[in-house]
Amino acid sequence: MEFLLDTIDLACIEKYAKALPVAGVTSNPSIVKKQGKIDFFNHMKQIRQIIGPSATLHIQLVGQTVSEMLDDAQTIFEQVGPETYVKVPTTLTGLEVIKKLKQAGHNVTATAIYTKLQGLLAISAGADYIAPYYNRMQNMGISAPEVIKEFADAIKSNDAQTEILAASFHNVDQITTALANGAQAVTVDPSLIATGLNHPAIQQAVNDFTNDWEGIFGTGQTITSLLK
Ligand SMILES: O=C[C@H](O)COP(=O)(O)O
Repeated sequence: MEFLLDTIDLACIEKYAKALPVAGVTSNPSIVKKQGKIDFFNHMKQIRQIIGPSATLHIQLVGQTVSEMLDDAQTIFEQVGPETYVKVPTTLTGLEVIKKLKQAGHNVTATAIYTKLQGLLAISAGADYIAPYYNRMQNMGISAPEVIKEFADAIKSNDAQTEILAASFHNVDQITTALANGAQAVTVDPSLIATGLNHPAIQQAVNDFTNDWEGIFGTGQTITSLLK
């Protein structure tokens, strides 16, 4: 099970990578837009510095044609690192790019997946990750849990190496449901993780334990301070 951060906010990545078992960072042009006109390659290299060499970094191609996309991929490999996962929209053009990138041995994440057909074609093309857009599918009346389950079954029955990296989450239940239905990885805006951990019952339980402890041993006393 992998948790990735769906943001390129450096301070935010630093904060959450310190606390959580962050398996990687994902971005797309809309996520980049939130940060304004950044020094793109330098920014991505800073993310790599923060998350370390073993986490995965997923950067989306923006070229429109096969040749533009392959050029984009090459530029990303040269500027950010050959281990980068290039995110390719799962269109007919994108599938041709995925096929070529996989033939050349590169890491690929097939993205913008709304339908079963897109995901199955990307699995068959050998994509390392496929990124179904959970909330966007739900908005269109497509059952994201059902689609994810079908992808998980197809991966298993075909002995494929692809992992499901579910994306586009707008509430906590969507994250856990994606994982329960067979997604191996989820990419999440950190604010949603904060929401999930900020449940009042959680803080209430912590406060109750503190009060009970301090009722016996005194305010501010810790287990370690019992030795002093
Ligand atoms: O990379 C894909 C994003 O997770 C899509 O999320 P969104 O539906 O909130 O734009």
